[in-house]
Amino acid sequence: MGATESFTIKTPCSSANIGPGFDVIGLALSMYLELQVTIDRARPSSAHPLNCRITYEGEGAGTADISLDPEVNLITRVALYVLRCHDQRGFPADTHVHIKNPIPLGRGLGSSGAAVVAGVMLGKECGGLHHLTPARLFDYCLMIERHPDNVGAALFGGFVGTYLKPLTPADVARTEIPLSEVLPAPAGGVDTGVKPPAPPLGIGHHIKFPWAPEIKAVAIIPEFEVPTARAREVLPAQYPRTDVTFNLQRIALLPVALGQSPPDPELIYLAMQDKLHQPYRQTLIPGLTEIVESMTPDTQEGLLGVCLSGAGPTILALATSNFGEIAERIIAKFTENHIVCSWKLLEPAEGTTVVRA
Ligand SMILES: Nc1ncnc2c1ncn2[C@@H]1O[C@H](COP(=O)(O)OP(=O)(O)O)[C@@H](O)[C@H]1O
Ligand SMILES: N[C@@H](CCOP(=O)(O)O)C(=O)O
Repeated sequence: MGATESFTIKTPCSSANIGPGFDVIGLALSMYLELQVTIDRARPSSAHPLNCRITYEGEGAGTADISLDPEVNLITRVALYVLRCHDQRGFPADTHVHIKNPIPLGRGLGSSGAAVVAGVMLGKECGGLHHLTPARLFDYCLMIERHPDNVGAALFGGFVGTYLKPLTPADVARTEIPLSEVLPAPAGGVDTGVKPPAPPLGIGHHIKFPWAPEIKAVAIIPEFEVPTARAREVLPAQYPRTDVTFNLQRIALLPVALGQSPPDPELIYLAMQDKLHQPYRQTLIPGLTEIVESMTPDTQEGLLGVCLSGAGPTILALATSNFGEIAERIIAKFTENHIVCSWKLLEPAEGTTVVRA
């Protein structure tokens, strides 16, 4: 290998929950966060903090959401977490990470999940940590993004069910370590030398479900953001038993219904209903309940079902045809609430890849 290395990490966006699968189901979709990385290992050090220079193009460029400081930027901060768990304090000299991000921030399309997965992979590649298997990388992701649906889809690709193994009380304590201790807040460039807590082994698991090839995803993306943390705060701590049973009945149907070819619109529409998160998030997303209830396969040809994408505010419509018409009808509902939207036609995507030049 020469002194200069370059590689590209590509991670898909994702839509979590798909109706009833709150914190369980994830679907990787065909819009990709890309990291173009070059490392000049021949240089003894670099002029940049932690040997890392970040450049960025795409969503959120130039805003406070996206820092170019490697200790603050979510992607490089996660990579540093992985490196420091392996006694490497910074990036190899001289690392340049160019981030290309088309995934809108805070819209329910898994931008943070993609950033975490790409960051974990960046740590692995920069540190030469070849022993880290995809399953172990999933553990690292789960120390940072605590719900497994987005990171599971972004890492493994496709339509996935994710679950956490029952942890020992000691491991529960370790996964409940405040995020600030896993990802130390910037210390003004001063390295405290503290080794962060490594994740317990085998926290997260996933299973891939089939996906009928006819089904595509129409994402209707409002121009306002709903931070996922805020959309989780509005959820209750306890639920009526009837609502839990309602979701259990539908989650038993969903993976089968979306895997069957040709798709059965009535079954899919039924399987995408939810009572655990969407009704509560209505307070943050004007018109949500009406949008989800306004169209059925009987009233819109080609439609299979409508749900909130992740924590919102994006709406995901699954369909086999008439994609533009479906998007325009949902956009019209948002317009009634003075909300401007764009839309994209997406397809299931493969998981995170690393391609070396
Ligand atoms: N490519 C990225 N680079 C750096 N930070 C990112 C990137 N993508 C997302 N983030 C961080 O994640 C935040 C959005 O996370 P979140 O509220 O969970 O929304 P989402 O539903 O898009 O995942 C952004 O405000 C930003 O701080
Ligand atoms: N299960 C989570 C999914 C959040 O997804 P995001 O794309 O909005 O980050 C939830 O519903 O809170």
